[in-house]
This record gives sequence, structure tokens and C-alpha cells, in this order.
Amino acid sequence: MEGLVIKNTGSWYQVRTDEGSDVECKLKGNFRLKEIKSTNPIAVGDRVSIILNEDGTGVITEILDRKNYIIRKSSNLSKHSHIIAANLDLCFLIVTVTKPITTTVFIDRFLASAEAYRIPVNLLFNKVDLYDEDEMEYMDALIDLYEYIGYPCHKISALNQTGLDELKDKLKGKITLFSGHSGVGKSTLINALVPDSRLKTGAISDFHGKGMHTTTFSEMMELPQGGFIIDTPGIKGFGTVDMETEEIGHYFPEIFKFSHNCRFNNCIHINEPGCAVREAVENHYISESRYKSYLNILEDETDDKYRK
Ligand SMILES: Nc1nc2c(ncn2[C@@H]2O[C@H](COP(=O)(O)OP(=O)(O)OP(=O)(O)O)[C@@H](O)[C@H]2O)c(=O)[nH]1
Ligand SMILES: [Zn+2]
Repeated sequence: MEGLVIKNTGSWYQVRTDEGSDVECKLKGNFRLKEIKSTNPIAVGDRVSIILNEDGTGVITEILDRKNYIIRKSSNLSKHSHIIAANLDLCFLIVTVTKPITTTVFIDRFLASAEAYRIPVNLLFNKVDLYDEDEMEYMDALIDLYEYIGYPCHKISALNQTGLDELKDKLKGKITLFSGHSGVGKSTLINALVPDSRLKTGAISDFHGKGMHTTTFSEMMELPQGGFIIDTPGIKGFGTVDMETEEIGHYFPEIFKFSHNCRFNNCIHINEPGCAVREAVENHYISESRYKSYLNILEDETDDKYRK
């Protein structure tokens, strides 16, 4: 029997079978994952094969191929990583122009990581009910920029529940990760989209008792229209994705496009002669803020290399 892992408590996995029932499962004793050194072999979003025990519980015997997964390193030194979720169809990054400010560097780092993971992102500009004329203008400029690059943008007010219908359509039948700075209105939005999510949160803490570490546990919330939302506590963005210096430009779609015309094919677009990316920045085909974010990631990765 096959199903979808919708909750992971560390020792148990809740599996929604394709027939529609929920089964509490354990892993088969000798279960191993070959390619990934991970503290948890299975995460929410995984599709698995199970066999049923007589008492109604189940055993996970096999994990089906993943289309993607997001990880967090257990610590900087460790090679082990924690898989946060698998098989994501979409990310919603919630941003605000004010209260709090979401910087373009934060947005661009998130977008680049999502590109590395091959997960499409939509930007949700929340709290539009708060903005004055200048803030509206700034938001519209950002929306022009990101839509031009290819990231769909939405103006919403989670508080007043405006702009949410289009989101509901997009979420239907998908697994979507919600992310954003603390205070942008993520909980308010999720409560508006999943009417009984507050109730569910209560039920989880009962189930776990006290000693539960949030890092080993995650859950998907089911949407009334079908589909799931992932809002794992403690994730801000994806954490750092390791990127090779020459790869970073691949995760900025518009930089990648222009980089085909650079004179050197290993150009990293800093001060090489014949760099088509820098020329595009000077001619305003690539935005200054995006190029700055690119340099910002490049700097970090270079620092990392020297430290190692
Ligand atoms: N004016 C306005 N306020 C909002 C809106 N959405 C959320 N807020 C307010 O912003 C504050 C933070 O909202 P939360 O939903 O708790 O934000 P969060 O992103 O979940 O924050 P964390 O729980 O810290 O991660 C609350 O006071 C909300 O009422 C909105 O659309 N407009
Ligand atoms: Zn270049």
C-alpha cells in the first residue's frame, strides 16, 4: 500500500494512504537511505510503501523517489543534515514592505535557495492595508521587478482577508511551504486559509507531551480544498544551501540568461573583461538590488571556503 507522510513525531510517522485512511507507522528496523547522511531518513511529504500490522498500525518498507527535498545542516561542523520536508510543489514567501521590513537581500537569498532546490516561489506582499502612498509605490516597483524575472506576486491583507481567493486556487492539491520573517503575518494567513489550524496545533502539543524537540518533528496542515501547507517551526528561509561559487549565478534567472554572453565561461561577474552581466547591470537590464544580493551570497561562500 502507498501513501503520503503527513506528520513526523520523531518515532512515529502518520501516513495518509491513497485509499484515504491515516495509519501510524514505524520504520522497518534496518531502514537506510543510501545517498544522504541524515538524522531523519523520512520527512513529511515523502511518499512511502507500507504494510499493515494486525493492530492497525503500519510499517514503512520503502521510500519512493523524491522530486526534491529541503534540508538543514544539524550543525556547521557536522556532515549530517536534517530533512525538513520532501516533494514540495510550491513555496509562498510572505514579505512586508514595513512592520517589519523585508529586505531585498533576504528575498533574493530565499529565491536563490529555492532555485537550487528547484521549487517555484510566489511572493506574497502582506499588510497592504497598512501602506501609505510611498510604501505602495515601493511595493509596486518590487512587484514589477520580481514578476519580470518570473516570480508571481500577490498583494494581500491576511488581517482583512483580501486577495486570498487566488491563493486558495493555487494551493489546491499541492504541497506548499510557507516562509517569511517573524511578524510578517504567517500565522494570521495560515489561520485564514486553514480555519481549524489553531485547533490542530493544540492537539499536537498534547500528543507530544513536553520533551518533544521541534527539530525532529514537522507536520503538514490539510487545506479544505485539498493540498497541504508546511509551516515547520524554526525555519527561516531554508538555512544556507551550499553553492559552488560558479553556480550562484545559475540561481538568479536573469543573471544566468546574460551570463551566456560573458567572454569567459567561468566568469563570476565581478571584474572580468567582457562580462555581459556587469554590462547588463550598467544598462539597467539587471537590477542593482539583485546584483547586490548576488555579490552578497558570493562573498559568503568565498568566506566559507577560506575558513575550511
Ligand atoms: N495591518 C495588518 N496587520 C497584520 C496583517 N497580517 C498580520 N498582521 C499583524 O501582524 C502581527 C504578526 O502577525 P503573525 O501572524 O503573528 O506573524 P507571524 O509571521 O506568524 O510571526 P511569528 O509567529 O513571529 O513567526 C500581528 O499583530 C497580526 O495581527 C495584515 O494583513 N495587516
Ligand atoms: Zn560575467
